[in-house]
Amino acid sequence: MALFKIAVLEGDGIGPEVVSAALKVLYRIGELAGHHFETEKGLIGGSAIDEKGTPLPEETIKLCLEADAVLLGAVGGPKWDHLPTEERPERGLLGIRKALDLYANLRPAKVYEPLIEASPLKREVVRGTDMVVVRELTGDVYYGEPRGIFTQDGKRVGINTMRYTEDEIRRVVRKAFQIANLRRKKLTSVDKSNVLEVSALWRQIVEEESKNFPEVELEHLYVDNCAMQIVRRPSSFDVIVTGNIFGDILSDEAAVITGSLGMLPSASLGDRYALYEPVHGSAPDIAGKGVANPIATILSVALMLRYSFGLIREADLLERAVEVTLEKGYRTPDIYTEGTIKVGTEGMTQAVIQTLEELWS
Ligand SMILES: NC(=O)c1ccc[n+]([C@@H]2O[C@H](COP(=O)([O-])OP(=O)(O)OC[C@H]3O[C@@H](n4cnc5c(N)ncnc54)[C@H](O)[C@@H]3O)[C@@H](O)[C@H]2O)c1
Ligand SMILES: CC(C)[C@H](C(=O)O)[C@@H](O)C(=O)O
Ligand SMILES: [Mg+2]
Repeated sequence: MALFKIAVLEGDGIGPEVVSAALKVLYRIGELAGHHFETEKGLIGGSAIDEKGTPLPEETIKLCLEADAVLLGAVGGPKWDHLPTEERPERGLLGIRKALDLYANLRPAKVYEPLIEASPLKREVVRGTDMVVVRELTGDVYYGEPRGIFTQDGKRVGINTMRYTEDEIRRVVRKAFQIANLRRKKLTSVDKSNVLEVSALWRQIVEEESKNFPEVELEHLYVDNCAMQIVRRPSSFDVIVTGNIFGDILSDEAAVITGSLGMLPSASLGDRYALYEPVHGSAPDIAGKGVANPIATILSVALMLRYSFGLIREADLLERAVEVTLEKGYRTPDIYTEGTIKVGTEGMTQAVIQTLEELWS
């Protein structure tokens, strides 16, 4: 029996609700497949501030460094919105990404045929959409120095610094080429090189790396144009690679094409560690109501099974179980359309588990 150690960081808002749902699914897979998933919880975000006075306690970092993989819910919420930026729950998330050097954030956005009605776009536009946004996750304006609010000539000035080194760009671009090579062999690199020097360097490095992947078709788009093309022709994208801030924005945009932000999983990968989390946040507007869509987190567990544990069959079956559950008509409120079966977080979780059991036998 294989043993896998998972650090579980539930976070805030709907974080604990969707993580608990995904863990139920994971434990059931463990029973069916004969694996032991050992989980240990750590504090992060607002709940860590409340209990430990910091959004990322040292013991949480230690727990993650010792685990085979990390599963995270979401951080943040109105309770902590009054705090200065550098003390907010979100800093816990940035801190753990940096501490584990998770430089490549994979955000697959796939349109499931049964959800085509839930997309705000026309069905003929979204049909067949299956893309992965590869977002650089440990650089850019998120981490660049100097940063802060300063006083200059008696007036306040806010400063953040967009900064990327050649090596930081190269490693994530290479990963994106490798992923594209295993998929439909098309890579779209997104930048703002008509204005930003950081982006001009980004584009140079993408061009250099493309020589190592001659079979991958390369396209460059400016980020503003890309934002438009994602809603105009989403199915034409295969892999998108971009920096931290552009990737943050474009992946939420890609999410809505699939029907809901509650559908999008992610894998944050470094050379040694990996963390899995839904793309969405703590959704304070629905927290505690039992209606959050757990699919993004359940699909994040599927990514964990595939990338961290090499359990390909289990990952495939779980992804298929989600699809079949949607085919059966189960919907949380965010993806509900007339004529389907409205369920809450628990109802969706049980429906996925039941489908999984059916597919297993
Ligand atoms: N990775 C993270 O931890 C993460 C990501 C994004 C935002 N945040 C934080 O979360 C807080 C709220 O941010 P926000 O409101 O801008 O973004 P959000 O992603 O939390 O919510 C945006 C909208 O999507 C809906 N939504 C999100 N996840 C859903 C789900 N699983 N099921 C159904 N509906 C869902 C919400 O109800 C809301 O209407 C902020 O503090 C923000 O910083 C954290
Ligand atoms: C909460 C915030 C720090 C985070 C980010 O900007 O990376 C979130 O929006 C995300 O997409 O994971
Ligand atoms: Mg985001």
